[in-house]
Amino acid sequence: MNEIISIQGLTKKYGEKMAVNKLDLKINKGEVFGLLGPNGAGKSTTILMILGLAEPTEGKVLVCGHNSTNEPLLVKRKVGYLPDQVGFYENRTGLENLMFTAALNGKSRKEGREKALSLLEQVGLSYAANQKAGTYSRGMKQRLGLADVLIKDPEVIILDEPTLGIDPKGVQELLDLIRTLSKEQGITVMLSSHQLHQVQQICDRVGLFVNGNLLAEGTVDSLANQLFGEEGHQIKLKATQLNSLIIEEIKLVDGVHRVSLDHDELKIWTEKESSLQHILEIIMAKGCRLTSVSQEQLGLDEIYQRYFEGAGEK
Ligand SMILES: Nc1ncnc2c1ncn2[C@@H]1O[C@H](COP(=O)(O)OP(=O)(O)OP(=O)(O)O)[C@@H](O)[C@H]1O
Repeated sequence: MNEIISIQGLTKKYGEKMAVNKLDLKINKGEVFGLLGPNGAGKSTTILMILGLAEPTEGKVLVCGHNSTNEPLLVKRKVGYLPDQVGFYENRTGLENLMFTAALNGKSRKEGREKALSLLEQVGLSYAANQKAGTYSRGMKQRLGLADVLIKDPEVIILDEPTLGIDPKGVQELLDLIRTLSKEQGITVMLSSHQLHQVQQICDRVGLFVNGNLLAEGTVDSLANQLFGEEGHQIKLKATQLNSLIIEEIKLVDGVHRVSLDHDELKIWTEKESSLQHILEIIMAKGCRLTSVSQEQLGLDEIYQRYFEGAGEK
């Protein structure tokens, strides 16, 4: 089956508060899907409903064909969940913690130990296998958490803010690991995050949540197009002697939608990459000296600034 998670009209109201509003979403086998949004957007509530830990007000979730509300135990067998705060027995070693989870999931001691050692290697923690979990750094605990989730051979893993509080090197390692798991073992991954660059790096698709609504979903590139449409390219340039006449002339260039001057930096939003050449010709013809120029496709940062900032407080 290609479709692993199917969410249909999923709605959750807490009293008058609409936490999740008629969400429709399908996630395919082996995909890495990022749930993105500010605080209070509805990400955790969505995750809880997928796990069968919160009951929808309306709509339904199917995980591997099982209804999360009516068959939570069947869903639990398929899904590994890593919450943002992972709890371990601090006085037991990493290996012992994993073996404990393996035993809870019906594995024999021998099988559990073998699997635990292999997973510790996979997540890069072999060197700390016999170290008490209480002495692990946050990054190490997240990797142990991932091993703990994988020990029950899930088809889907759901990670809540997995990179929170980890140093940049640790973040990179963890993300690489998540991506590898998904691509090599066909595990479907859903992760929630505020870390836009990270999400951009590893997710096949992302969904943007604001105030319980899924604002847009798709690949990062398609999102930028969906949300910015005609203003998809941004040119930034610095030059001497820029003035309002030059700005008015640039506004007439084919494709240009908006121009702003902030100190000596000119920002131009355009639907065409080819506008740049024309703009440079105007600036040169006016005798300005160009000191820097860059052109970029609007991405997640701009999406975040425009759609997310402050949205959580509404
Ligand atoms: N048990 C609850 N009772 C009442 N309201 C709740 C409950 N859980 C969540 N909410 C509200 O539902 C909305 C969505 O919350 P949710 O925790 O799903 O957001 P989130 O996107 O996960 O945010 P965060 O990133 O802060 O975890 C918020 O307005 C929140 O206050």
